[in-house]
Amino acid sequence: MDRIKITGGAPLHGVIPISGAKNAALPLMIASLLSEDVLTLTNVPRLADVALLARILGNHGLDVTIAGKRPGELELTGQTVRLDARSIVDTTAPYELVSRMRASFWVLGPLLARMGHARVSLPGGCAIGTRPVDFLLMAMERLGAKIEIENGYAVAEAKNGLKGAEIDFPKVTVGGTHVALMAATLAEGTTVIHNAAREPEIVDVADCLIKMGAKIKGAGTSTIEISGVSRLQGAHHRVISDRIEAGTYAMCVAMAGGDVMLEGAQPELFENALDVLREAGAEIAATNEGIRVRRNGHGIDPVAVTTEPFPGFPTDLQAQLMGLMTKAKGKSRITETIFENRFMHVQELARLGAHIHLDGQTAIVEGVSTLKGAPVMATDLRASVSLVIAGLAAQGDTVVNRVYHLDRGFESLERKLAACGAQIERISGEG
Ligand SMILES: CC(=O)N[C@H]1[C@@H](OP(=O)(O)OP(=O)(O)OC[C@H]2O[C@@H](n3ccc(=O)[nH]c3=O)[C@H](O)[C@@H]2O)O[C@H](CO)[C@@H](O)[C@@H]1O
Ligand SMILES: C=C(OP(=O)(O)O)C(=O)O
Repeated sequence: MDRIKITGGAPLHGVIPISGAKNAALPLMIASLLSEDVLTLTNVPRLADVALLARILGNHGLDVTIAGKRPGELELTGQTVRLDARSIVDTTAPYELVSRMRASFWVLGPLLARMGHARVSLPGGCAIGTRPVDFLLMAMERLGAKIEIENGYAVAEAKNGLKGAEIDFPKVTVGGTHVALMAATLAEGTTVIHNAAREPEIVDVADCLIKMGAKIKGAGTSTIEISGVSRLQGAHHRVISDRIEAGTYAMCVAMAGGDVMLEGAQPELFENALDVLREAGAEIAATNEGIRVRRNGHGIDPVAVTTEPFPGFPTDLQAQLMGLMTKAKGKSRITETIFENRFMHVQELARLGAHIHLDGQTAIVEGVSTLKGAPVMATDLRASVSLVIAGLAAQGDTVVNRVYHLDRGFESLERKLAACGAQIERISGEG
């Protein structure tokens, strides 16, 4: 099992290319199931989740080819993924695969819409929370599907096809919005999604579906209207830049100090997080190339932040912000409202000397002047990188174990940081 070793104290200077967004690439790949033609995606990040989803889609009969960047290349070229869904041979998504990646449950919507049936393993919970799928199932039932839970599988039928309907989500759900949006493109008549998620990744998927011939209005607002069409064609689409990866590296620079250009980062995708970083004392400037982040001399100021659906502060940057605030000049308050158990990093940050007290869903972080390196354990994707952020400013060596969590969502992390002067290396093998 790989580990990452960081020797803290080096400031960061240089350029970090920002990859395509994992959370857009995954639903875009799944959307290919809707088309009786070829969908070609560019700027797809080289990540474990992308490779696993390619396998899952291959299992349904898609011909998936991935070309482009070689491992270790840091240029902004991304990978090109060609998905040919002309023939779907299997509408079952098995437990062994779905349990390894939650987003693969989203194949339910496109399979039902195109094939009239689907049998998809329930994904189960994960480290950050129980993460039920009741809203996704409700949305498919609203579109006319009959769903039974059998032996851990959602078995869904829509013998006469899906029918447009009003879908009102009781709570904002990214996955629910993706699934409803994708399924409604091939449903007969009009679907209106109320209380839809407004995340940029929803807009990216809608943009691609429109290129494929779908009729969609309002993506990016909380009401999305879809007029169903009988078939979707192929398309070429470039995946948007990863706002969570960009926000993470911005926090690395805020923690370590220095001056870094986040090449290809799009500030309009995470204004709220950039404002929080400014409040914390980082200098942020949008340029034609991306976002320049600097912190020289000025210490880190504490902040009070609550996670919210877009356009609020993203839960996917909560752990990283907490890593940064461990060295702030005072007391920060970080409240998590999206997932009930997304504080697994607290105990690991404490191993580096952080002072964090939990009060229900709020973490009170008392900044300390010195963190000290230690062996720590990654518990989930974003928690793992919060430990890297803390390690960048800790005295001595921090070794992050269970790096496979990090590899789900951060392409070439150690290379990107090392190219800017961080003392960081991957240690391959057992241990
Ligand atoms: C691959 C991907 O894009 N993952 C993102 C997606 O996850 P995901 O789509 O799973 O997250 P949701 O937006 O659906 O979850 C939001 C909240 O709704 C609850 N809920 C959701 C569905 C449901 O059927 N029932 C229910 O109760 C969840 O438990 C959670 O409390 O959005 C999250 C919130 O921005 C991000 O942290 C994840 O990185
Ligand atoms: C929680 C995340 O991903 P997933 O929904 O795939 O678990 C994430 O990207 O931070």
